[in-house]
Amino acid sequence: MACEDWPVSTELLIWIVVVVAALLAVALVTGVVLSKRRRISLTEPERDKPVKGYQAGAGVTFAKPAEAVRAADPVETDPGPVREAEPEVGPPVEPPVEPETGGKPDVEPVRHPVADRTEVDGQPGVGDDAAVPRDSVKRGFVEVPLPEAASEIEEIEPTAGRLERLRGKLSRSRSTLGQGLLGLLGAGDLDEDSWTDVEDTLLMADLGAAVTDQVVTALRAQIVARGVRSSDDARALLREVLVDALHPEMDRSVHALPHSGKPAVVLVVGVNGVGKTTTTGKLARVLVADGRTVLLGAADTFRAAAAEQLATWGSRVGAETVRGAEGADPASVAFEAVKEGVAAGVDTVLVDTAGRLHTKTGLMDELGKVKRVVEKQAAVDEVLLVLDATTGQNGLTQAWVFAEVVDVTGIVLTKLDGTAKGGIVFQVQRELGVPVKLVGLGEGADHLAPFEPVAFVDALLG
Ligand SMILES: Nc1nc2c(ncn2[C@@H]2O[C@H](COP(=O)(O)OP(=O)(O)OP(=O)(O)O)[C@@H](O)[C@H]2O)c(=O)[nH]1
Repeated sequence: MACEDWPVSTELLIWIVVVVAALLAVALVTGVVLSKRRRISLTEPERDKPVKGYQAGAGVTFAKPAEAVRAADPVETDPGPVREAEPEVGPPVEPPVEPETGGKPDVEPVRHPVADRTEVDGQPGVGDDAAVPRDSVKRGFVEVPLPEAASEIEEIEPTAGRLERLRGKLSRSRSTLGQGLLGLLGAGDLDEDSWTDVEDTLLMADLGAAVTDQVVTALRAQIVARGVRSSDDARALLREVLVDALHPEMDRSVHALPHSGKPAVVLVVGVNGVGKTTTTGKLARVLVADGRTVLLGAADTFRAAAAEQLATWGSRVGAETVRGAEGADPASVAFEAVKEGVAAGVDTVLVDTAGRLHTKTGLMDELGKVKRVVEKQAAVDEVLLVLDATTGQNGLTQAWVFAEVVDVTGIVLTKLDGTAKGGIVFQVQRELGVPVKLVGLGEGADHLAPFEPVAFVDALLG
């Protein structure tokens, strides 16, 4: 193609090419410079990160919010680069981005915490102010095993006044037994039908025939003798009669204090599922709260989880648990626990036993053996029979079997929070002649209360 066909001369064409080339060169240089600037600005917030952390760590300066804002100025007053820097994985950042540094290797020294150190005058510093060599190896994330939560000793609610504090847990018994009786007695002169209703209310609440008879007889006699007229009078009388039926004079202390240079030994017995393990754990808490040292023996070897469960309870209050293999001889575990308790000089050894045997002979053999072997080490001071309050008459039958097998010295009535039949307390004591010493009022770790007749009756009457 001939040049003369073009409207411009060759010379002009050359000039145009030169100018375009020059423009391209300028654009390229500008691009490179801008790109470099962007990369540097990306590191600035990273450099600022320790400043942020420092500010937070020095929480004492928080009282001066104006200073805190000033300290954050490099970040706050330079929003452009900061905003660009935030999405570290965004397109402008070249991979790979190191998670612990968040930047590229060529800017590492700038972001090193040394930038925040105060030893700029060349003086050596200590602690946070100590110099960090710029070429020191940077630390990445290190897996540091945290202390097990279980090794932390929990705070334990004071044991005094627990029954008052947990009285709300007896609301089911209160609304049937307490309110029912108050409604009947407060209505004024009672006819025979009303007395029958009083009787039924007591029986329905599991007080049993003997205690019901005793309570109704006392109420009938006193209502006339005292000339009870108002509902307040009726309430006061009812309170007195019910407290009386609970035999407040019985010794309800748990014999769990060391003597003769040896720990007290407490056996916790009962059929499976009534709450033995839970009660043993709660009791350990009560003792620890009282300043006692406790060792637990997991002699319920029929259920592997029971030993695990008990060990968990123990670790929460810093008590050790001696356990055997699943299916091991419960007596040998109990023996070992007491032996270790004596050697360690603890105040109390609590032994959780198995109640899985349904034949009386088997139960007798096992519990008898546990007691015998334990007594080779130290005397058994307390045998606490755990009964589930929701099982009513069935619980009472179990109680009889255990009472024949071992010398039960105290009763723990569990799950009173889940029943309207709190009257079982009256009946159990009457039938066995053994005091209810503790009551379980919930699944919470501190839902075990010393049984106090007056507080119990007050909770029932509301
Ligand atoms: N609501 C309520 N639940 C309770 C109470 N005491 C124990 N429990 C619950 O009853 C269930 C059985 O308790 P455990 O302590 O395992 O019973 P156990 O008698 O040791 O049972 P085995 O180990 O099988 O013999 C658990 O879910 C406990 O949380 C209580 O006072 N109130």
